[in-house]
Amino acid sequence: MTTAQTLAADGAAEAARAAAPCERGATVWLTGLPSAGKTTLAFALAERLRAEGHKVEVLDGDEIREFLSKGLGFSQEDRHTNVTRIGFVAEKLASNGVKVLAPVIAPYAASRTAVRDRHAEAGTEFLEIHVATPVEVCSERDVKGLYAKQAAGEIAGLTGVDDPYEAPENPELRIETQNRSVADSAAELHAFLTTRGLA
Ligand SMILES: Nc1ncnc2c1ncn2[C@@H]1O[C@H](COP(=O)(O)OS(=O)(=O)O)[C@@H](OP(=O)(O)O)[C@H]1O
Ligand SMILES: Nc1ncnc2c1ncn2[C@@H]1O[C@H](COP(=O)(O)OP(=O)(O)O)[C@@H](O)[C@H]1O
Repeated sequence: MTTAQTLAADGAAEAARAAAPCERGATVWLTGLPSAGKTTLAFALAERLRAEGHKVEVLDGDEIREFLSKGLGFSQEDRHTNVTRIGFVAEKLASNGVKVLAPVIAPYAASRTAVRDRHAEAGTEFLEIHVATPVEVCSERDVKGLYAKQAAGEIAGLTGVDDPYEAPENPELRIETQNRSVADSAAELHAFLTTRGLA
């Protein structure tokens, strides 16, 4: 970044911090295994934030793969492309005052870092939330039947089973969902945003 770009990003970040919670944009990225609870928590948080007057957009991995990332598969390269595309859109929205919730697996640390760096360069808030549900619990939930399909040999390359998941080392927040209600986990996430002046 040039000095002028760095100053602009610093200025944007400072102005954002001074704004009221409803006016402040941010990307809240929910990373975790399939069936961890990313989508459920994103929509629960979205509903509450909207009711409180925030502008909210959920960039759901499944939906994005039907449009923005149509044609991409689950190779390392395609997942990286998918995640960085979503990160690009998220930053644009967040820099215009939207709370962007991204329930997207994002299994590779380098992809998440690329998204974080893009936000930092623009002075846009980025929160990495690890929905840290253990694989044993996820495979029991198996919302879409993917764990069963993998076990039956019908699919391969399932994140956390026979494909990598690089768990975040320093996420802004790590959320447990096992033996807890959705309401409890969503309330923890909302409380965390409050501590950051975002809710
Ligand atoms: N092989 C494999 N591995 C992981 N996930 C798989 C796979 N095949 C299909 N799916 C389903 O794809 C959903 C969206 O994935 P994402 O775009 O979030 O994945 S990634 O970030 O690009 O890795 C993802 O949604 P969630 O279950 O909501 O996480 C999966 O249900
Ligand atoms: N505390 C919790 N937080 C989030 N989801 C939970 C929790 N407890 C149970 N669940 C259930 O786990 C499942 C998670 O599915 P989903 O949100 O689609 O996961 P993902 O988007 O990570 O693939 C849902 O059926 C949800 O009701």
